[in-house]
Amino acid sequence: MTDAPLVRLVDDDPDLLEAQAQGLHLAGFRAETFTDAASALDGLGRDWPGVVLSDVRMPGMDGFQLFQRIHALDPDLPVILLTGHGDVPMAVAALKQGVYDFLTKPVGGDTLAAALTRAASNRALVLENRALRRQQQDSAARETRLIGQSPFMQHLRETISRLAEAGSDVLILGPGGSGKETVARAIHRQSPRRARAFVHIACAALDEARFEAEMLGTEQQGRGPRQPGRLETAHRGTLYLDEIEALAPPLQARLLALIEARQIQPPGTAAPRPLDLRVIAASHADLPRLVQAGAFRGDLYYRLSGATLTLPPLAERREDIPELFRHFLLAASARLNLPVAPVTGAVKARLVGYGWPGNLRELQQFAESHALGLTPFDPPAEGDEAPGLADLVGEYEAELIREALRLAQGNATQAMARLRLPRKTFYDKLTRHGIRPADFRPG
Ligand SMILES: Nc1ncnc2c1ncn2[C@@H]1O[C@H](COP(=O)(O)OP(=O)(O)OP(=O)(O)O)[C@@H](O)[C@H]1O
Repeated sequence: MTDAPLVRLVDDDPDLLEAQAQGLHLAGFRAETFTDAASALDGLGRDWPGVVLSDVRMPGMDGFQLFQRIHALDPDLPVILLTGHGDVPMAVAALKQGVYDFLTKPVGGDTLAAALTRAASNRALVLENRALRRQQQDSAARETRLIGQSPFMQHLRETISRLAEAGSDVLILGPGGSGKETVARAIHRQSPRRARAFVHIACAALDEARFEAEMLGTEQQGRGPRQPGRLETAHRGTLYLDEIEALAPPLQARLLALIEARQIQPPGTAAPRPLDLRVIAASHADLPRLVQAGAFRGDLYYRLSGATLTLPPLAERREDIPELFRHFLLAASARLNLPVAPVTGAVKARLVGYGWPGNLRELQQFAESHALGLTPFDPPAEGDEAPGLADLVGEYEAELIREALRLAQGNATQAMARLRLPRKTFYDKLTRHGIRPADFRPG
């Protein structure tokens, strides 16, 4: 941080306050002064970049109550309390509750400056970490970006938002490569569980011998830490059960029992632990038919199918193909550090004329082959308007803007902040791409 550290000073004695502020200015701090605790709360919050130094004894709200209010706003915001009475029991109680430091008046300028410098660098570090975490969350949100403007995709996005909030278990049906896991991740990322794990279980790979160890974990013989199971890792997060139809019937019963118990006792532990899971199961099979045929447990199916989403094959939403192809092509080119290959007539013909039985995954592989120059080549025809890099970059830009607006639910100010664009540039781009924030507002 290049700015001088910011300190908010609170004391009911205006003369003392002034003297303190001057001393701190000289020591290289920026100081804001307040003569009562209630107004010192003004503007404080999770992103406030400074440190609070407050007298304890003040009429009305005292310094300790001020600390408690600030602690509720942001437990990581450093509050240093000053007392004239050397009140040790109170200092101990305050430190236990999270007061950053406690100084006894009269406090020497050097001691004060040292305490404030420590607190200010702690604050800077906390804010930096939070910003980093936010960036990571943003990029994780981008990874699960759902491309496509077909009526199906628009409806799916709304459904995902609703389900994410609702917290119910979800069953996602759809052919291989149709986006089931991507949808499950999007639900997780939008849900209150987003900070916890998304645990993928490939049910087809689970056999009876490995089930317990995989789900509940194993006890290391003698040395080393216990290996936690997948259920434990998923606690308070989301458990994604891929290809649920492939789970052997005895394991279906075990899984149901484990999920329903809402607690687990891993081997080598003394007591059961609570288990709080959201289960999202996926299948490319006709599960109701399997239930009828006795090949899949009805009770597990009913437990999982409270909210069922069915994803169509890509061939049933062809209007998304060009946008998806461009998205995959740009992503592959960027990853492989290659220039974006022009989209030839042969490629366009393939996009339009082919059935895509492998759905989005097959389209993605095709885009990657194209990025590598491995798709059938035909010489560009006269007047063939193969899009150049500028066109593709423009489209990618429009896509990012739409995504930012979607995440901000149509709030233009938030979207431009997310994209870190000045207002005028942002609006110029909206006009250029024909994007209207109103289209992204819910309801
Ligand atoms: N709407 C979408 N927008 C962009 N990419 C998508 C979208 N849906 C899926 N994808 C991408 O398509 C590929 C296949 O999707 P995904 O793995 O989610 O399908 P799946 O139905 O779970 O596949 P499987 O049945 O084989 O497990 C992934 O690389 C994913 O990132």
